[in-house]
Amino acid sequence: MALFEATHLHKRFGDQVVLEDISLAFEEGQVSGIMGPNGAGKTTCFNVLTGRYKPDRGRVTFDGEDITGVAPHRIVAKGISRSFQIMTLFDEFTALDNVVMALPSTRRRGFDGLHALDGDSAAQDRAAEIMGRVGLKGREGVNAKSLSYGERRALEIGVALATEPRLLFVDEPTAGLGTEATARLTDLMRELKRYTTIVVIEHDMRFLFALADKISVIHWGQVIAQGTPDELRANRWVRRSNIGELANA
Ligand SMILES: Nc1ncnc2c1ncn2[C@@H]1O[C@H](COP(=O)(O)OP(=O)(O)OP(=O)(O)O)[C@@H](O)[C@H]1O
Repeated sequence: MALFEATHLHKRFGDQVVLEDISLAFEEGQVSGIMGPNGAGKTTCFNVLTGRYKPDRGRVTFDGEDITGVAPHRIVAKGISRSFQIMTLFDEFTALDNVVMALPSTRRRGFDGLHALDGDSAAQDRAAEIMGRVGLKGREGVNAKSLSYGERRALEIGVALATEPRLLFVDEPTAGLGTEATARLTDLMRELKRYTTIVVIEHDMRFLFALADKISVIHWGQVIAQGTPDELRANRWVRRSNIGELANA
C-alpha cells in the first residue's frame, strides 16, 4: 500500500470540471512528481490532496486512514506538510527563528513560546540542523527579508521540514529561480528525500525528470501518463508532445 493514495477524485467549479477521475499513489521514501501545462488542474489537485478543497467525489487516504475533506491544520497534525508557492515567511525574524517557530516543541508552547525562542537551546540546535539540511548553514542570523530569492525558497522548505512531516508537498519550487539556483535546489531535494517522502508539482520538466522516481502528467483534469522518467520518455504521447524533448534536453 502506498503511503498516500487518491482515488477517483472529481472536482468542479460551477460548470467547469477541473478534476475528472484522478487517481494517484505516492510511495514512502520516493519523490513523486505532478506535471502538466498551465490550467491543467495541478494546483486544484494539490488543494484537494492537502485538504484546502473538498472533492465532489473520490477518496484520499494517508497511511491507510481516510483524510478526505479533513481541514488543512488537522492534515498537518497527521504529518503532511506543504511548502507554498506563495511565500509564508516572517520577514522580520531571523532565518533560524523562522525554523524554530515551526518546530512542534515551539508550537506546543503556543504564542508565549515565541518570547522564549532564544532560551531554548534544544530548539535552536534542531533548527540549526535543519538549516544545514536545506543548505543555509551560516545564514542562521540573517533576517528572512534579507535572504536571496533562492535562499528564501530553501528556508520555506526548511520551515516545512521543521514540522517533521512524513510527507512533504512542494508547490512549484523552481518558480522564479535561475539555472544555478535550480541546480542547487535539485541537490537539496535529493538530500531531503533521505528524510521524508516528497510530492512536487512542477513546470520545469528537466528539474522533475532529474529528481522524481515517478511522475504523473495531468492534462484536462485527468492523468494522461504516469511512470518513471524513463517510462515517460518512452511513452508515445509524451514523445509526440514537447515534454519528452524538454526532459531529454
Ligand atoms: N477557486 C476556483 N474557482 C473557479 N475556478 C477555478 C478555481 N481554481 C481553479 N479554477 C480553474 O480550474 C482550472 C485549473 O486551474 P489550476 O490552477 O488547478 O491549474 P494548474 O494546472 O495549477 O495551472 P497553473 O500551472 O497555471 O497554476 C483553471 O481553468 C482555473 O481557472
